[in-house]
Amino acid sequence: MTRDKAGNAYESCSIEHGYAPATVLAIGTANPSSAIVPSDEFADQVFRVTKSEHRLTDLKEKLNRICHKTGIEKRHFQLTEEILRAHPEFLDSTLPSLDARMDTVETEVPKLATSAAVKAITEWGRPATDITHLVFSTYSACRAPSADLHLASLLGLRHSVCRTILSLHGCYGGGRALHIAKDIAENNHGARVLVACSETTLPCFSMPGGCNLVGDALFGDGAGVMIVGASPFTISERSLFEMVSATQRTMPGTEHALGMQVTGRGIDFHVGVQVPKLLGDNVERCLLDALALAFGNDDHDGNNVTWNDLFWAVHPGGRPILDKIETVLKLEPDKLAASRHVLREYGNMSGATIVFVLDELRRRREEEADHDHQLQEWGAMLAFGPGITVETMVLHGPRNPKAN
Ligand SMILES: CC(C)(COP(=O)(O)OP(=O)(O)OC[C@H]1O[C@@H](n2cnc3c(N)ncnc32)[C@H](O)[C@@H]1OP(=O)(O)O)[C@@H](O)C(=O)NCCC(=O)NCCSC(=O)CC(=O)O
Repeated sequence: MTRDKAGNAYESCSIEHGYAPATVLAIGTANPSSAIVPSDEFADQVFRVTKSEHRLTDLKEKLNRICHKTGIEKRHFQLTEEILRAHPEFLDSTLPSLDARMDTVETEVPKLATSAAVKAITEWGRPATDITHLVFSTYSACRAPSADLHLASLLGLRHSVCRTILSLHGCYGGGRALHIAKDIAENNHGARVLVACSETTLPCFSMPGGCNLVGDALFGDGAGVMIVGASPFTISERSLFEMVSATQRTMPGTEHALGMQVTGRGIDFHVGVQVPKLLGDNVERCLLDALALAFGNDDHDGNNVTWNDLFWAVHPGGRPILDKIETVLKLEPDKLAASRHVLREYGNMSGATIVFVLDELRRRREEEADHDHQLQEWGAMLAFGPGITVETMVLHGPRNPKAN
């Protein structure tokens, strides 16, 4: 709960003005099972399959060093040695490989999303044909029609479903898709929006090279799906998180810090060394924007917000980012536990990661409720990516997650 300087609790605008915010009604996640690679074996595997073991020993040692510092234990990948054997061009940067990579992801990205969507739809308890809108985010959408249409067909959605695809939003894709779903649900009576984020590193894989080592050590594959709607709810629908306010902020002059580029060889990415500091410098501003929108409070000096009174869903872009946010906001160590858990178990799955964090957060909240712990009612979600762009949401979670 947010308080003013005198410790008085704020009422949410939903309560004051009869406004009913959109809510997350169900969550499902999925990862490919084709390859699960522990971080301490990753450098050995990459250098073995690319036959670089004896040529680039310094680079291999560096990748090993980086992998040990990521805070990641393992990651899931769609790319297997079998696929690499079938596509030698993936390892030869002088040959075009984008088409072959897109042929593979064209089926794999929607398939992975379908696995996550089936779980979400089952939890939701209504037929897939009740979905009215679909918002799909992936950095692998380089063709049209794209993964959104394939997913709609695989799930048997109605032909009248309104589809939107977000491409190359990177790690803020999940936050952006959720923000759009909120706007749709609150402005279309009875709308039920399926938000799908499905990411695979297959378009990015290349021979080990200096500039991509950090990305190689961080990114993994996964899909996250959420169903979003606003009141009126059916009897089977349960609110996991109300999305009270959503804001986006771009940090001026940081365009070059983070980026992705589609080339004939696939997708290159750039992760600048300054990213954790930039996020640390800007996170409070982003949070205050979202809180002001949620609570109608124009006092931006930050003194009225007790960050430890909130629950947190932060995109785990990397361990130093979580460390920086924890330090700047003076968060207690367990506040980012859901984010650290997802980073440890799956790595950074770009736009899909925030869905995993919300899923882990609700699981933890349900466990805490089972143990009669007092749950935090208000929370903050942060997702960021190229721009640098930050999507921030104020969330409201039920005090008893299993009762509503
Ligand atoms: C790479 C790390 C695991 C290294 O951990 P530490 O920083 O604690 O360790 P360290 O300082 O000893 O660094 C180990 C080695 O990594 C190098 N190093 C660190 N950060 C680097 C970077 N961004 N680019 C290139 N090299 C980098 C250091 O120079 C050092 O090299 P040497 O050993 O030779 O001295 C971590 O910094 C990390 O997770 N960084 C990524 C954070 C980030 O920006 N994430 C955003 C992802 S993008 C995202 O989430 C959004 C999106 O993509 O859309």
